[in-house]
Amino acid sequence: DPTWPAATDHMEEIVYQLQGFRGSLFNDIITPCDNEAAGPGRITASEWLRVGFHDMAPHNKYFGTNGVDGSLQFELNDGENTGPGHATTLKFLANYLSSRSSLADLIAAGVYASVRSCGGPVVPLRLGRVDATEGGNGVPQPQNSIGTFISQFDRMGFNATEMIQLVACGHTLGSVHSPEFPEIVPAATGQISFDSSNAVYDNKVVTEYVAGNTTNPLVVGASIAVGRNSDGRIFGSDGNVTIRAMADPTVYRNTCQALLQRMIEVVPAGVTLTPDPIAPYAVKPVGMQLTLNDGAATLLLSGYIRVRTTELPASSITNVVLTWKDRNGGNSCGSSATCSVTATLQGVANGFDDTFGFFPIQATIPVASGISSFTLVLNFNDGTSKSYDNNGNSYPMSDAVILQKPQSCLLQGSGALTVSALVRNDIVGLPVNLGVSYLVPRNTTDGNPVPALTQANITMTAGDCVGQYTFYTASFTIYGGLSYNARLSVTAGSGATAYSDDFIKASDLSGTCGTFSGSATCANVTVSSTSSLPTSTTSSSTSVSATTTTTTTSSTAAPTPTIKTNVGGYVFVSCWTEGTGVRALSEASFAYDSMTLESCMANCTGFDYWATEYGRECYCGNSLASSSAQAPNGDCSMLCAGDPSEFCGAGNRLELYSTTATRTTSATPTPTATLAVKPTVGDYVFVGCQTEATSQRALSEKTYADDSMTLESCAAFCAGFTYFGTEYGRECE
Ligand code: HEM
Repeated sequence: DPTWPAATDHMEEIVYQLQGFRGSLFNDIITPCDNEAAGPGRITASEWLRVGFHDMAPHNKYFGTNGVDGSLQFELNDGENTGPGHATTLKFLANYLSSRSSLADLIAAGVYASVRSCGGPVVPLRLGRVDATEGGNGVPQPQNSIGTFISQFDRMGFNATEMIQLVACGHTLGSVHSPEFPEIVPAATGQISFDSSNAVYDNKVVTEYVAGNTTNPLVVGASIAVGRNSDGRIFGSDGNVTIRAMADPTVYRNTCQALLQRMIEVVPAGVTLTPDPIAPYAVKPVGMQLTLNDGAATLLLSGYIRVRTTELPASSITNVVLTWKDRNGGNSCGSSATCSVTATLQGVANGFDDTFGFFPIQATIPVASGISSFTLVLNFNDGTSKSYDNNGNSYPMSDAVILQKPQSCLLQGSGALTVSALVRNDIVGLPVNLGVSYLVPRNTTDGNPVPALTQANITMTAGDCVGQYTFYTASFTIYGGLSYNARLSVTAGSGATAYSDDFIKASDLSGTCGTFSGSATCANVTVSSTSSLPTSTTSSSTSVSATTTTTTTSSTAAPTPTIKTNVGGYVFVSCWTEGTGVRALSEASFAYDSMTLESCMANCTGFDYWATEYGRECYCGNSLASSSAQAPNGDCSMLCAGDPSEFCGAGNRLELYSTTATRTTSATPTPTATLAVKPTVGDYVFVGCQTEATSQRALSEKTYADDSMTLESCAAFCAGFTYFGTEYGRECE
């Protein structure tokens, strides 16, 4: 096993913990191999494998640019990546995008999963790919000459033999489709498969070619006359020597395993992959979390010990015993004789090649002694047992900083988030920050289906002291409608000596923040310097004045940025509300993810007023609607999407600026408004452009149609429903 925790732990769960208890469902739409999630004739597994190649193909080994870097998301309209399969694949993979699972690693994992789901070899998966911020180009096209193919594959790092092999390793799954390649597959035909088993990872694409009975449309048929028979020209480019060798199934399988691994390991210069491919842990703590119980006398340690049961039935394990060390590395745990807890099997999960059993942990730990690490023992039905100590390190578990879930909450609709954390009193002098890593749909005209991974850091404010801990809180609005996908971290201090409780799913929080009940006298904590604290080597012993008692905390944090009083030739007026039924500033509007005060001002050049709203909206005007009114400056608490050191209003709150110039009325310029997707309408946020359902309405509860249709009137008609949608200019459902 790797030493826990490892940077690859999250990806390990996505890739191996597929179905069943706590299953990632990563393989759902590629299982079975012939599943056609995006419609008839489109095998999803084949689309995933092709995405791996197309993301890699722009690589230039001489310049060290591109590779498997997720840049395909920016290349969907460049003419080299035709067909719907790339976008649908990226959209699915993006559900798993996070600060610990880059799109590029997910694309590589998609190659592993699609090949394995179709019965192919296990493609070893090293991790650590970094996502690109722009596209590249250079995907080979069927009409290219053989010389061009050879130099394109050389640029990617594959010689002429490997080119033949890699194409043969790809074109065993799926088909060529007539909508995208009408010169190759005539219109009425729909699609033609590369071989007679287009949903099995086998070498029929080779054997049928060698036997002369192939139907591969890139070898035979219409493609020849128009010079688009690329597979035929590639396979034949060395007199069929290489392709004949691959007619041996073992040679094919081993060659493809090695070459597909190389394909997904093509990365831009500067990206270092993990030295070893990931492998499932034999024993792994998952979802371990500390929570301070009401009254502040005990901590609850909860989570699961996941045991790989591939080689032994889960039922052969009697139980798992977790034994913890106290905060100072000793064996003190209050009145109980042993610091241990026993767990029995609760659920099972499986991957392509593995099964797992989950043993739930619920340990009550006295706050006075705390926890610093634990070890595990598996007891088997035959009386034997086996110990696990994380490669001699024990499994680290710090009680220094705790994200306190019961007093934290998230309203998934609006994205309104409040996080409470507990910081142990010996480190209470350190700055405490809430990190929110979240996804924002791009809503850009290029149709990029992958949301932008966005990070916000908010300073947390100290609240009440409860026993050995002090509460900290912060509030934030997760913009974009995907708040359930966000991940939260609380960090005290910075750099290598920071203490943190991180990567906690925002969707674990309930909609209302509970009250912490029971009081405890604020107390000092002394941590012995010899104890092996996992997240810090230099633990300080700052003392806290021990006077207050407490029951609850509800304060919210003030983010670090301050209001900018002057921006260019404009001065800050105040935080302002929208008008009733009209925009406060109605002459031009803009919305984008790189919003800053400066860019809004630039958009509104010539106007007397401009304002930012909801983090990423900008409005311009020469007068304010009479129904809009001044609001407390504190209401305008959202950070600008493009500059977290500035405020950009909030929901229904404008960060309002006014010109300092004296204008002559006749000089008022023409507004420059452009038609744009409205990111919010009242309490609703824009989700995306969706299709209707097959033979029924996507939204079927209530509909109307009217020539005066607006987003606002449809929203009003659908008030109370979770979704509304407008269609065909004048319909609402
Ligand atoms: C000279 C190099 C290559 C050319 C010209 C080429 C061309 C094509 C074309 C024209 C299609 C049909 C796409 C469609 O109609 O949807 C296709 C499909 C496919 N290609 Fe390639 N390809 C090349 C190399 C590769 C490589 C190296 C791999 C992977 C290792 C690969 C994997 C696939 C897969 C899996 C499909 C099926 C997609 C589906 O069924 O939707 N290709 N390729």
